Amino acid sequence: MAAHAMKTSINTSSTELIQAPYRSELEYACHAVRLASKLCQAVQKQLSDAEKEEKQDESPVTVADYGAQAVVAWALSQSGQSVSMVAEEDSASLIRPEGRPMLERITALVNGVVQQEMPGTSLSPDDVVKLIDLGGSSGGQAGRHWVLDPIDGTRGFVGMRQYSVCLGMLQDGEVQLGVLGCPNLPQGPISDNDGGSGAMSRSQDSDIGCLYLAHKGFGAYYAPLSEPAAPLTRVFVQDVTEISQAQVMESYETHHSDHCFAAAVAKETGVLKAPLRMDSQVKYGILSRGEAPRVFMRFPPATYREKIWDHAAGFVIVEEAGGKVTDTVGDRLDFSCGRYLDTMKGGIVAGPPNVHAALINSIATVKSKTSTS
Ligand SMILES: Nc1ncnc2c1ncn2[C@@H]1O[C@H](COP(=O)(O)O)[C@@H](OP(=O)(O)O)[C@H]1O
Ligand SMILES: [Mg+2]
Ligand SMILES: [Mg+2]
Ligand SMILES: [Mg+2]
Repeated sequence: MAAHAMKTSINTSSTELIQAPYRSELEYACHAVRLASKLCQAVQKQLSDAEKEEKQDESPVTVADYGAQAVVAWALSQSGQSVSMVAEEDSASLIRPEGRPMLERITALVNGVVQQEMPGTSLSPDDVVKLIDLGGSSGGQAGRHWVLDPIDGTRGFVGMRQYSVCLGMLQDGEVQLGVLGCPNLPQGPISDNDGGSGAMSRSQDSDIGCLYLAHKGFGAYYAPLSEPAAPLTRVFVQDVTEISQAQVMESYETHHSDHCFAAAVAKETGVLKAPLRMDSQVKYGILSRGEAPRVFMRFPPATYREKIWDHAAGFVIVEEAGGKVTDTVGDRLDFSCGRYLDTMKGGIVAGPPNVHAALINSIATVKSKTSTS
């Protein structure tokens, strides 16, 4: 990449990333995610009702979702290369007259971040709209596409729980890079019944905030979110030797994933622990760091179309940490079909290979039991 000067975003010394072909792109991605996370943290501290609206699908979106998308687009554009991006948000509601106050607030937030990076820069509301709309790419099999969820788990963000800034890079249909900024995630172990919701009460602590990143073929790594110079730590999923000790992670929101079906699959597999419910791709980060034997399951409603930005970054991080991420029949997720994971069947299962296989078998068993009963 022909680079404009960029501050250090990750410390790749003593890691295999030194040799990695997309190392420069990974550095830009980590920098972009750190900047966007900073914006989100500032907004979460002062979130008011005027700063969120309902989208047509009734999911919430805040000034931070838009602001983080603009900041990531801006930071990636600093590489000097043209940016094709598949991202969740668009400017449709901001360019209407009633959207103007929100657009101005977003512009101020984005300038707050950008000016710290590049003193003297001032983006106009039109510039911000253009940056947000860089996310309108249709993705696909050919070429390079960045894949962004500026805030995954917006409900968690609004509810002062977990959320993550998620950026992936697709090259010719394969996710080559993934970066997850998890501003509310404790750096130390999560207890089995934490749910991550306790994080805000500890948000003054310096041990909150994690960055996970992966480069296909070169491993998955962790660093503290606010310490770009900290050495990266390689992470691995924890193999499950005793299935009864494993714990299922699933959505906090009941309508995002069928908790009853997940409970039946867990029971069939011999999992005894109660599930850990958390918002966002933070779950993929926790799985990759392997602090406890955990798995992730997601069973969305049959009519729901899963989007690539909800999984791309977490997918490559878990795979590079030694885990498997598939649909419910065991097929690897395919990010090359455009903005949606349209070939995915039934839902998503992620975990260490041995327990992943057991879960796929149990899903088939539970399905056949329910269809014959
Ligand atoms: N009815 C539904 N079923 C499944 N997923 C849904 C859903 N409605 C929204 N989602 C997705 O679930 C994501 C959050 O995942 P999780 O449940 O793991 O926190 C949301 O991301 P956003 O918060 O970025 O919109 C959204 O894309
Ligand atoms: Mg959303
Ligand atoms: Mg999302
Ligand atoms: Mg989102």
